[in-house]
Amino acid sequence: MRRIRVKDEQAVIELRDTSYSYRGGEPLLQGMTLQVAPGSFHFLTGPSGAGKSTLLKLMYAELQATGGAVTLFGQDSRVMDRNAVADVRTRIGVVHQDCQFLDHLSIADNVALPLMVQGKPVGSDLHDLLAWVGLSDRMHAFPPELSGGERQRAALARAVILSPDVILADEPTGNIDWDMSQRVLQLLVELNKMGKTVMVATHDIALIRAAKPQVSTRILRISNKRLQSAGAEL
Ligand SMILES: Nc1ncnc2c1ncn2[C@@H]1O[C@H](COP(=O)(O)OP(=O)(O)OP(=O)(O)O)[C@@H](O)[C@H]1O
Repeated sequence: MRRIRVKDEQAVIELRDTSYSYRGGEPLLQGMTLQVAPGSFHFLTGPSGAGKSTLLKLMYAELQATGGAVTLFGQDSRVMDRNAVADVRTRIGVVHQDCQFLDHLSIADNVALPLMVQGKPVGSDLHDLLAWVGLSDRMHAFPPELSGGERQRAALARAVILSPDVILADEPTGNIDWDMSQRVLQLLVELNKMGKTVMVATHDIALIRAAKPQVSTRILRISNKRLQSAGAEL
């Protein structure tokens, strides 16, 4: 499959005057213009229902903009064929808000699933990855047996198993305690220091503040259907 390379400094994700309305609904996001540079670390924040998850879905071509354009790795998502969407999905790892595990598969199999779907061998990398997120001793457990923090770390491992360039994480610290939130943040910071582009949607202002000494971040705030700010300050 032909992979389109991003030129140095070209945005990995770009929105140009992008809008989105759910079918039959009022416009939810309007006139959003944004460039996500390779290797950057973004927080996406805003009130519940503002459209954070929706914006992330536009960023991995789960949804198509109803106005304006979304460009992923230099390709306009409106004209991407199935192969191009599949390629983009291997380059963007997603941590879903509800983790989306298959409960009848072990944690090891859930984490390895993207490899299996791609027909790639499951090698020692899986063990290394589970060790990295601190779940070596839980790999044979099933999703309902995991704590919230363990689930979030397993979801992060699954998101990065294909070595994506970009990680989009939707409330990766929702419903977990502060110490575990710090551990998840640390993993995201480590990924960013490895050169990955990271985008985290969160309500958790304390988490954003905790990240500040560790990594250079850009904060995107959505309210009233628009990006109200894009900067370093809250
Ligand atoms: N599939 C859908 N069909 C119709 N409306 C939807 C759909 N998904 C989300 N919405 C609505 O769009 C709005 C934005 O939802 P979204 O999940 O993007 O917000 P959010 O900022 O991520 O919220 P939260 O912080 O509570 O997770 C909400 O009013 C939601 O009810």
